[in-house]
Amino acid sequence: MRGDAAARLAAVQHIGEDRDAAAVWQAEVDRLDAVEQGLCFGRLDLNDGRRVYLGRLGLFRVEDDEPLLVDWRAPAAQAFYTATAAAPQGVRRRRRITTKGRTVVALNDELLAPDAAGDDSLVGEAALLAAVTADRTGRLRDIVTTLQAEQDRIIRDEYRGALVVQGGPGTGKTAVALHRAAYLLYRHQHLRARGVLVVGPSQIFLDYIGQVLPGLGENSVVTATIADLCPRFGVSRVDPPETAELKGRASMADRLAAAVRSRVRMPGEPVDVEFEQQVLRLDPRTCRRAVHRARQTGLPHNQARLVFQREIVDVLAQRLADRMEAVVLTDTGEAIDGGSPDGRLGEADLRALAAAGVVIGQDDGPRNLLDETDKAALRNALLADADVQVALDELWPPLSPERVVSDLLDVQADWSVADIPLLDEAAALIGQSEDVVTFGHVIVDEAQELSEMDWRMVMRRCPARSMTIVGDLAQTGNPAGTASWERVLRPHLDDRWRLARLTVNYRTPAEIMAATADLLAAHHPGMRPPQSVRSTGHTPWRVRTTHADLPNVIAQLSRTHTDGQLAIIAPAPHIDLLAATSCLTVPPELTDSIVLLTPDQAKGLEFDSVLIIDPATVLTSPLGHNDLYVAMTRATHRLGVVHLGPPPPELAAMRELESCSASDTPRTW
Ligand SMILES: Nc1ncnc2c1ncn2[C@@H]1O[C@H](COP(=O)(O)OP(=O)(O)OP(=O)(O)O)[C@@H](O)[C@H]1O
Repeated sequence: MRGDAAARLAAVQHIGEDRDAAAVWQAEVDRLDAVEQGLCFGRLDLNDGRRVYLGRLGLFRVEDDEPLLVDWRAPAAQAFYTATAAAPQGVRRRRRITTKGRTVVALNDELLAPDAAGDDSLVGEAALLAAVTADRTGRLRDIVTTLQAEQDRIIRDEYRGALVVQGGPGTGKTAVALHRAAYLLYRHQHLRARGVLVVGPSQIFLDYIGQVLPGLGENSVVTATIADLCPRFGVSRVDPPETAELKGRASMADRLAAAVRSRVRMPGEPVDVEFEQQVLRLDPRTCRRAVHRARQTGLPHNQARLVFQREIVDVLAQRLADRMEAVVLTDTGEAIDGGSPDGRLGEADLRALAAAGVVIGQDDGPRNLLDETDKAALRNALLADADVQVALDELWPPLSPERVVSDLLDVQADWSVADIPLLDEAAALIGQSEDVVTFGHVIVDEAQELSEMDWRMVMRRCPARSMTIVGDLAQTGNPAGTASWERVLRPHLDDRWRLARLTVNYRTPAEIMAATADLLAAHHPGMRPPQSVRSTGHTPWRVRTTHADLPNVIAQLSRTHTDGQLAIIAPAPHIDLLAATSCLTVPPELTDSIVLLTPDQAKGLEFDSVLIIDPATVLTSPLGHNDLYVAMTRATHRLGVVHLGPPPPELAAMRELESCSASDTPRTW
């Protein structure tokens, strides 16, 4: 297949004309290259003697179409993820095949005979534990070989409507959401044309997840942050949390709608419109009627403006026609001031016109001097006239999103992330949404961070409302984010959404989850933490230091950390100093062996070890307890906390180190 795709690509490139075809074959070459790692990863031995090999994509023998490899998303592959000894689904043996390049390096067999029945909760435990304990690389890996049954159910859930997945840290929400994207594209081919969008909290996060879908052979999914959804507005400013919270409220949509509406003027007095040295008078009633008719169309502001203009110009054209018809000439060339007030000609006028040789109709009775073509010409002349346009624009001005938002907020065009959904809303209200791209299915990750205004923007990208929404209400860091799925989703989906839960923590070991227990209990008393799949024997610790000594302590802890990737998570005020004193990259480079980031940037990521700096400052932000919970749950192995002064009460129960001197550090890391 690869050879064939490469040959076809070379052929179209050789001709050099058909760029679309070249792009299609290039994408196919990339897709086939990307699935190279672990192409075949499993085998099912069925009770009836058949063997089914599982792969990242399906392969068929050329001669007879016999399946060689079943795509993991095909129904025939599902038993690989869901069969248990108690419910073997016709499977006798499940084999996991680990390859390095094209060499098989490990086989892992599970017999599903009823007498082998053991703990049914984890499928392929050995392979799973090997996957979750492996060193982190700064990039999320796919979990196609070790998906668990509760995850598989979510991935294969029906595609219509909205599915919300609530799960604590490390339960695989991100991984599951991405596998679901691949699954939906495979099962619902029409989605390839309509597109699938994944919305994530930051570019760092999008880089972190960027290899998962290509590794599953899917290159067509679009990933974006909230700000990326409206690329024409650049972000150059950060709002204080309280401002961001206000801007995120749904009531901002009403304020924007009112602001746009208020730009239409309803004059109390007649308005004079100049046209070719004449003054035409518009009375307030005419204006009101035109506004009413324009609004009745339900069109956005700028489009409704054209209806308004047509209404007004119709009236002006009629006035003009009346005036012209009121002045007709006798056969001697003298003006007669005839015509009825409704602009029609009386008998005397018609006789006078006939005498003047003007033929104005065949039938008897009064009729207009100007026909429809003349009136259309008049209307066009009025619309094209600069003075008339000025008068019309005074009544119903054309608007831009920037102007609406900057007038409402009294700011210049210097936008923050929280302004983007407001600009997008304004663009929708005024009808400047031509660059809005819509998708057949939208996946929102870290969905708890979206404000009510963000949701409105996302919904505009998903007219079919087919969505997968994954998040954790205990991790909301954005003050404008959500504490209730019901609250943010009902206005858009009514009750057309369903909730699934993930309950097992694959990332964070039991020791670290135990260290977060007081924090979670204090701030989310009703919430149960997810169950860790493993313990590591590494007890999290805390150590006290001073401001002055902080850089030394960090340098020492960084030097003595040798086991995998270390993340130093510090509140924003410490970042610059720490970056300078420890020579760390800002913004962070996720594949470095030591990564320095804020709790906000750490959202959704994971590392082998995590060092949290100054938790008391983290706790001072409006939802600081959630930020601290996020920071504490990023590690797959080890967690240390460096506090300045006494520890926050939520962390007081953690084991305290006397110091982090050289003699202590072997114990720490
Ligand atoms: N079935 C699985 N097999 C192997 N690894 C898994 C499995 N499920 C999850 N993991 C791993 O657990 C880690 C956490 O997964 P993920 O980041 O998707 O969790 P999350 O619920 O989005 O976490 P958070 O909310 O804390 O950001 C990842 O390394 C992921 O690969």
